[in-house]
Amino acid sequence: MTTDQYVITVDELRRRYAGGFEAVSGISFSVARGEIFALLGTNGAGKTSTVELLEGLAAPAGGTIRVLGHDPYRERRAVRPRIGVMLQEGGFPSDLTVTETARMWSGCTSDARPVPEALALVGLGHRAKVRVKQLSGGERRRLDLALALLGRPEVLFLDEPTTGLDAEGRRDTWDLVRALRDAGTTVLLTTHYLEEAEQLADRLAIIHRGRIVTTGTPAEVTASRPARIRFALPAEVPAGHLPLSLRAAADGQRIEIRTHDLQESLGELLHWAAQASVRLEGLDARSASLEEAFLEIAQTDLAGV
Ligand SMILES: Nc1ncnc2c1ncn2[C@@H]1O[C@H](COP(=O)(O)OP(=O)(O)OP(=O)(O)O)[C@@H](O)[C@H]1O
Repeated sequence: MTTDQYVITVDELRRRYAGGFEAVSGISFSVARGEIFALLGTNGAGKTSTVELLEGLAAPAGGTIRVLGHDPYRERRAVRPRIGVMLQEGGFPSDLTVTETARMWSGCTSDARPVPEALALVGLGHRAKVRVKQLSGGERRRLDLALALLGRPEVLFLDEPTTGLDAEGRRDTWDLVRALRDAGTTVLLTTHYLEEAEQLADRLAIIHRGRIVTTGTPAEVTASRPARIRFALPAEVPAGHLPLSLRAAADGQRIEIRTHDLQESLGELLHWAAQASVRLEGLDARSASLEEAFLEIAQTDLAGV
């Protein structure tokens, strides 16, 4: 892929706050046109600090950013009309109705979509005349998204877009984001929901303490992680009786096996259990998920490494 196909390029990006704390410490990644890219990370990892720089809200302490070929901070006027931003807290006057709020926003947007179209996109058409303060938390998130879509953005920044949405609302938002991507919109999102990143992202980066620790497609990120098998042994069978080739960790009778070849390890375990007439209570075997990858990183944090 040539550099022009990348809509966002970030190279050795740094952000420092007053007092000298460095929240972003040399992050690099690129997002291609029509791609959904997710930034994942523990609380305080530096996701919002990064996204704000991409949106041109602050100047980086180091490194470079190009959004649609421009520096989003210095060339804000060239970039701003072509991007849509959904912030974590929209903060709109709560006495206005949904339509009034969207009209107010539309007034600041060039070539805006008709307000009813934007509201229909996010499933808020039936709430058009309701005051913002009467909306549920999930409906407010949808309004934030409708406002981000008003300007038909080429690049859409979504900071935790489905926080507060119920399961159906979350799926509707995923469908909408996919449809926007399929129509050519480039999407950069941050999320706390690992399932959301797994379902939605074409590629993702996990940020930890201001640095990218893993990046790739969801399948690539999980491929290097071990699968796990969990079960409990009957009280009369000590963990030491398990085949030595299975790398098992025991907590009393509760066993966890980690393996890079789930089929072989599971086959060996079941063969041993059948031969020894042992019942494996609560047997659960699963491939590595993004959650596992993420928890491993979060645990490093707890261990203070
Ligand atoms: N204005 C600020 N001044 C000083 N430090 C800040 C400021 N804003 C954020 N930070 C610090 O920078 C770090 C990164 O914060 P940031 O909000 O970017 O993380 P995040 O990954 O978005 O977290 P979360 O998932 O909790 O939203 C945190 O340690 C935070 O306390």
